Amino acid sequence: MSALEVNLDHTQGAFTLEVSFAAPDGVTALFGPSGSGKTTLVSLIAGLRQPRHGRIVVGEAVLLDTAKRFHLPPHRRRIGYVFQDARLFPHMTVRQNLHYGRDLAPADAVHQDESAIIELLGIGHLLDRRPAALSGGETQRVAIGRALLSAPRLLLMDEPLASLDQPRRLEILPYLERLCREARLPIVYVTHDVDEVVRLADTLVLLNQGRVLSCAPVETVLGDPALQRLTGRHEVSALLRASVQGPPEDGVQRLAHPAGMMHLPVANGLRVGASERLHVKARDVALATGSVRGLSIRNRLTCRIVRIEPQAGVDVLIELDAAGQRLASLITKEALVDLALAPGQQVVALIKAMTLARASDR
Ligand SMILES: Nc1ncnc2c1ncn2[C@@H]1O[C@H](COP(=O)(O)OP(=O)(O)OP(=O)(O)O)[C@@H](O)[C@H]1O
Repeated sequence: MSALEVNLDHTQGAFTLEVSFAAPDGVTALFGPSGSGKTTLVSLIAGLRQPRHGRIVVGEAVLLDTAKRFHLPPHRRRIGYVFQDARLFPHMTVRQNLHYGRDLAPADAVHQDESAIIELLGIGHLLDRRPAALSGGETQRVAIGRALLSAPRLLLMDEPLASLDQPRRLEILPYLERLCREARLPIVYVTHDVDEVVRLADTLVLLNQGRVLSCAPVETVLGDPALQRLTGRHEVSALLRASVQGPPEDGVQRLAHPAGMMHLPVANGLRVGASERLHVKARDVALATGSVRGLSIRNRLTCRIVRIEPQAGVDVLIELDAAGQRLASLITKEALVDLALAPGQQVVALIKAMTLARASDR
């Protein structure tokens, strides 16, 4: 059964949104360029705008069905909404802001464990402060806590990191990762950052000019040329699945991939035997035609060239098959000629950088 079903037809000024998708449980990222309709879509789900026609179902609850003239008002939809700017009440302490969320929960809602949410978001030491005395990242964590305490059936997060600088983003991402992993409710997460999609989401809804270009597991959409067109060539990337081998040694975790052993620096060891997803950007993959000696790059996978696709400018995109998994490499046309690469040829992919992505079975 789908956790979220959305069918909407909406016009505002010259912009028309016509979307239809069904997302499974877990985290659904809404991804698309500026002006593609992401905020419009989440505000329609929240009930803050009224579509011309539409139907929205969360789990078994129908929130909107225009064919039956049924519109649940926003305050009865039980949706937690986290905005780009946190919108905390400035005159209330963090604790009072959280309790405001808790008091919105309907009497018959499943009781939310307040201390577990405070612990999850790492905001226990902030409870007596007012929003003016919080950093941007702390403010957003409190806003998420307030939304969770209202016992929502769906959590909507509209670019919660957009107003933060890079260090604050990196500080809050681990909290979001934990939340996305442990939350027992569907989450819709708006972003235009592929890194956030890969770290947080299970399903990706790709939006452009008010239309859904695709709705599929993140792994599938990452290889979709439509995503590449919307993000620009430098964002072409792939997810590799590898299994955790033993405890880390000197802070390096070994992961077995069918095309070769991978080595990943980690702060904490991963569960031995777990299947993890590793995000690899095409620009971080170099190629060699034979065995390589005297090179510091340790992550080397034996691959076969599937396709060579010239890009605008000096680059070519090489699509690779890594023991049945897709990988991409961005190299220069000059390198392509020098190495005399051709489809079907065996090469060694040298992976210069990769990050741990969200694993569906963690
Ligand atoms: N109240 C409104 N009236 C008329 N047009 C609007 C209104 N709000 C938004 N739009 C237009 O609707 C389109 C979609 O806007 P929306 O804010 O949903 O995009 P978005 O994908 O969230 O963009 P961004 O990533 O920049 O936040 C844009 O063309 C915008 O100019």
